[in-house]
Amino acid sequence: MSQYKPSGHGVVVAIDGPSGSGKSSTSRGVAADLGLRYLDTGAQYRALTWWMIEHGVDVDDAAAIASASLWPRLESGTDPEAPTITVDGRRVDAEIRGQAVTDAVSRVAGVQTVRNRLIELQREYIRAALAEGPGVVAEGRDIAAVVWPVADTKIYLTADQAVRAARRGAENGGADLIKTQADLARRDAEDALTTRPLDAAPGAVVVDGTHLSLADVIARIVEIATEAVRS
Ligand SMILES: Nc1ncnc2c1ncn2[C@@H]1O[C@H](COP(=O)(O)OP(=O)(O)O)[C@@H](O)[C@H]1O
Ligand SMILES: Nc1ccn([C@H]2C[C@H](O)[C@@H](COP(=O)(O)OP(=O)(O)O)O2)c(=O)n1
Repeated sequence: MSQYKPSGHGVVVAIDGPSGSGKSSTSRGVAADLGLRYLDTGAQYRALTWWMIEHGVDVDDAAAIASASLWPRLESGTDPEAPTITVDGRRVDAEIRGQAVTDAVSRVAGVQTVRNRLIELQREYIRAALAEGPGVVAEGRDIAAVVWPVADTKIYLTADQAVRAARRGAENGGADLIKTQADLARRDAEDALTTRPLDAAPGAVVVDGTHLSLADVIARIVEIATEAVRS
């Protein structure tokens, strides 16, 4: 059966992969090159987690997380040159990258009520991008498998864990490499309880960026996405 494609339908590029594989930087580059919007779904999970910590919600209590998750209003700015994330009107782009959020986010993302809410929000952003323009690059862990299984292009972006840790460490001003790697391994394992960050979704093209520069990864995905809309 062929996919349903309304006329004038834009494109959705789904980029999934584990922490530190290069999803955000690659997705922004691909979106900028192709003139698409950019949706960072990890930033939404992080923003919800930040709000919970800020409001004293026990992030080890799944029931408390589930009920609190219904309150905050999240907004993602989808310009690939300057993406933003806002909770109840407050910009939290820097706050969501802090250690407290990084430590707790997998547990918050593991609560089904949270996922139901954010998956629906992500679909609204994708629908809006399709209605208003040529489409969107959406990145996360479950875009191709769950959020938008009819994406025109599905990429599974990965890199060796040691390389991911080294890149993450460099980003954090040369943070302790052993700790960064342990942190990454823990999050890979915790995320795997909820999504499948270490496996490609059915139909996804695997791009291994271990030995590729960022520019080369972007060029490869632009090529795959361009080919997909031609065929
Ligand atoms: N192919 C690459 N080569 C070198 N550095 C990269 C590459 N891809 C990403 N990076 C760097 O690795 C770090 C993590 O990338 P990021 O896009 O934040 O990953 P993710 O969104 O998957 O967690 C960033 O500092 C980014 O600039
Ligand atoms: N679609 C998504 C995106 C992120 N998550 C979860 C899993 C991750 O640990 C957190 C944060 O995601 P994020 O992409 O910001 O993580 P990294 O920057 O790659 O470390 O959210 C998810 O469960 N589903």
